[in-house]
Amino acid sequence: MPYIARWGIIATGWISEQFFVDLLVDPASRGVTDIVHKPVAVASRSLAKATKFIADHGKGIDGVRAYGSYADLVADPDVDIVYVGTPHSSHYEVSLQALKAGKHVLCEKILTINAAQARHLADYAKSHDLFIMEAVWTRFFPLSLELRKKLHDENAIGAIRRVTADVGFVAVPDIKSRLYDPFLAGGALFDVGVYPMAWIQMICYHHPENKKSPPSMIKSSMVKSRLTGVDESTVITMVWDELHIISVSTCSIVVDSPKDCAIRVQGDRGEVIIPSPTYRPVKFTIRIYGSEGKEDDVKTYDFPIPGPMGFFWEADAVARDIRDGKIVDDNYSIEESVSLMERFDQVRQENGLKYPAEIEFVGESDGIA
Ligand SMILES: NC(=O)C1=CN([C@@H]2O[C@H](COP(=O)(O)OP(=O)(O)OC[C@H]3O[C@@H](n4cnc5c(N)ncnc54)[C@H](OP(=O)(O)O)[C@@H]3O)[C@@H](O)[C@H]2O)C=CC1
Ligand SMILES: O=C1OC[C@@H](O)[C@H](O)[C@H]1O
Repeated sequence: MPYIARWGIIATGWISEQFFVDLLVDPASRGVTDIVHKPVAVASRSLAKATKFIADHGKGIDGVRAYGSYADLVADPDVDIVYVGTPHSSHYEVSLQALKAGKHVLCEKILTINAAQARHLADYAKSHDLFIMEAVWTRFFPLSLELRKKLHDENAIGAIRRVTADVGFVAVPDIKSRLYDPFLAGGALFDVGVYPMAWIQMICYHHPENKKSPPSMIKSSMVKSRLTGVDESTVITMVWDELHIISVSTCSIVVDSPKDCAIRVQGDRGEVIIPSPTYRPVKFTIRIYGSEGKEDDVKTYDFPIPGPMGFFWEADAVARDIRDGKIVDDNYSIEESVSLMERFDQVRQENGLKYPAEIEFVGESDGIA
């Protein structure tokens, strides 16, 4: 019998819609038979919004309960896992609220505003035997797993020497949008900076020869919005001493990623090119450099996504972890999220990017009603 993962969805914005719809995709369509996802509840700060969300997206499924408060959803005994789809500014409070109610948590990126908040969530979850993970979906794509195999196990391009990874899009500068509002922890680094960083982590940090060593050097630069002071573009350079690799991560909410090459991994025998979107790629190309007058050998690997978006792969991983009694995911541990938050703290400090004190706080809170 497949394991049934019972999800409660917090917030009714764009990402919650995408995630919810992906949960409803028949797992067999991606070759999964050991897991079934069952959304059992949706919460909004407004009952009318939660009810409409279920009516709009839950056609054909019965018994999904609508709640007009996040507190009511986390109190629902039928919910096993809470998915947090609120803006960055409330990830800490809402995730803590769910953990305190005894629920496992999958929280959207970016996990928290600072490392102290992330540490608190990680420690609370661990001491209460609860699962928590930051929802960086790209890490769970079959494409990502296959690329890691090719680079790490098959040494496909030889010794890796440089990784450059970019993500960018043009957002409308609007003080009220979550991308620009400092009170919602807007800015490029927190909205999309996790993606190039995820590629660099997958390729460098998780390289078997790196032995999970942190980068030996991190330097960063930012250009901030003249409108609200959040970062519009951020560049982070890192050196991975164990591997002798330099990596450059770039992110922006004012310019697009290069379409044909958002991520480039260069080795001493060849290179890998991954076209955008950085967060949802569907193919990569491996070019092996020709030697002694021979032409390069170029091969493209396609990974079509069998469904609307592809959030289901991370959901499958979470469901399996919970089924198996694991509180930390092997592919993306909460400790790795905490260490990335430490890195982002450093980057923000280097560049003087501060968020309002009310969202940087760490400590007890009653959560969000
Ligand atoms: N993995 C991915 O590919 C993506 C991830 N994201 C992440 O998802 C999260 C939400 O983004 P997105 O769905 O685009 O945002 P939206 O603005 O579309 O939705 C956010 C929802 O959060 C709830 N909410 C709670 N507090 C607030 C508040 N103070 N202001 C506004 N909304 C609030 C609202 O739901 P309600 O009124 O029902 O309570 C709102 O609809 C972010 O962390 C973002 O980084 C976003 C896009 C893609
Ligand atoms: O995670 C994301 O990926 C896609 C972007 O458009 C969005 O703003 C971001 O939150």
